[in-house]
Amino acid sequence: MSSEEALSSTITDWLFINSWWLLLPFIMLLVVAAFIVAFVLLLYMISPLISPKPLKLNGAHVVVTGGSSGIGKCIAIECYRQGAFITLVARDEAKLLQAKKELEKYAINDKQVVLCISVDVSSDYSQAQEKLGPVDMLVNCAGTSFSGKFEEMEVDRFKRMMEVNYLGSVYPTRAVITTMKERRMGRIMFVSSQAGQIGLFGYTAYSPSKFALRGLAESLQMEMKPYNIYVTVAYPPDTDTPGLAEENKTKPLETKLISETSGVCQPDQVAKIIVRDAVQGNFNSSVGPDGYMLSALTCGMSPVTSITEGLQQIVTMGLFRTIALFYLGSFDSIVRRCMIQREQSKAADKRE
Ligand SMILES: NC(=O)C1=CN([C@@H]2O[C@H](COP(=O)(O)OP(=O)(O)OC[C@H]3O[C@@H](n4cnc5c(N)ncnc54)[C@H](OP(=O)(O)O)[C@@H]3O)[C@@H](O)[C@H]2O)C=CC1
Ligand SMILES: CCCCCCCCCCCCCCCC(=O)[C@@H](N)CO
Repeated sequence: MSSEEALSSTITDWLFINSWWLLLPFIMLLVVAAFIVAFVLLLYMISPLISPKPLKLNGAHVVVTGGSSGIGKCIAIECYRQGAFITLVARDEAKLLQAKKELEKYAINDKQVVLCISVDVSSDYSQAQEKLGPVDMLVNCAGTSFSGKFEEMEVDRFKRMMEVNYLGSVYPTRAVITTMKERRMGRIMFVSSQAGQIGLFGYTAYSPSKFALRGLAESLQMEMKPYNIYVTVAYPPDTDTPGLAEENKTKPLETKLISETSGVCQPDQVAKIIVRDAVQGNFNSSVGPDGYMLSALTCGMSPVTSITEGLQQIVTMGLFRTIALFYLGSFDSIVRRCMIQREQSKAADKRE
C-alpha cells in the first residue's frame, strides 16, 4: 500500500468511525439558518425606509367624497373624532347638511369645522379646487353600485359605473395632488371593494370600475412616493349602508348567495379600519379574514408597506390559492343550482 492510499483510508475510516457524515446535514442547516437570519435582519434594517410616518389627524384637513352617507360618512366621523377638519363632498345638499350636523356631535375641540361642497364627482371637478385649500387626506368614497345579468343591464349602466366610481376618483385626486406634491405630504384613499379583487356573477358593470381603481392607485403610488404622498386602496365586503339597501333591490339571487360568503359588516367598523390604514400609509386595506386572504392572494406587484406584510404574502400565497379553489368551486355550484332552479320553475309555469 502506497502512503497516499494509506492516508485516504485513514480519512474514510476516521469519517465513518466518527460519523462525520451524519453532521453534514446539520452543518448545512446551520448555514441556511444563518442566511435566513441575516436576510431577515437585513429586511428589518431597511423596513423604516419603506414604512411611512403616520399622519397626524389632529388638525389635518380631510376631504371625503361620498361623505354624506354610509361608509364615507363613517370615515368622516372617525377622522373628526380624532381632531381633523372635514370637507364633505356629495350632490344632495340636504343629505350633506344632515351629515354635517351628525358629525359636529363628535367634535373634540372648538376649532374643528365641517364644510360641505355640493358637486357631482363624475363631471369635471376643477371648480371645487379653489374652495378646498391644502388637503392632507383625500378619501375617494363617492360611488354607486348596480348588479344584474350582463345582457339584461342597459349599456348606459356600464358607462355610469366608470364615470362615478373610476373618473369620480380621478377628478378629485387631480384637484388636490399638485398642492400635496408642493407640500411634500398627503394621503390619497380609494374605496374599491372585494368586488375589485374578484369578479363575481352580477358585477360585470360594477367590478371593472373597482378593478380600475387598483391600477390607478398602483401607478399613482409609484409617482407619488418620493413626494411623501401615500396611496391606500380599501376593499370592503358588503357593508350595511343605504347604498347596499338600494343595490339589494335588484340583486340577482346568485350575487346575493355568493356575497354572503364574506358576510355583512357595519360601516363604522369598516371606517375604523380604513382610517387606520390610511393614517399608517398602508397601500392595502382589507376587512375580515376573507378580506385578508383575498388581499394576500391578489397582491400581485402592488407596493408593500411593511416587512411583515411582505413576509406574510410570501408564506401564505400557496395556501390561500388552495383555499380559493374551494371557494370558486362553491360559487360555480351556486350559479349552476340557481340556473337549474330557474329552468324548473319556468317549465312548471308553462305546464300550468
Ligand atoms: N356598502 C357596501 O356594501 C360596499 C360599498 N363599497 C363602496 O363604498 C363606497 C360607499 O358606499 P356606500 O356607503 O354603500 O354608499 P351610499 O350610497 O350609502 O353613499 C354614497 C355616497 O356617495 C355620494 N355620491 C354618489 N354618487 C355621487 C356623485 N356622482 N357625485 C358626488 N357624490 C356622489 C352620495 O351622495 P349623493 O347621492 O348625494 O351624491 C353618498 O354620499 C362606494 O364607492 C361603494 O362602491 C365597497 C364595498 C362594499
Ligand atoms: C382565499 C380566498 C378567499 C375568497 C373569499 C371570497 C369572498 C367573496 C365575497 C365577495 C363579496 C363581494 C362584496 C361586494 C360588495 C360591494 O362592493 C357592493 N355591495 C357595493 O354596494
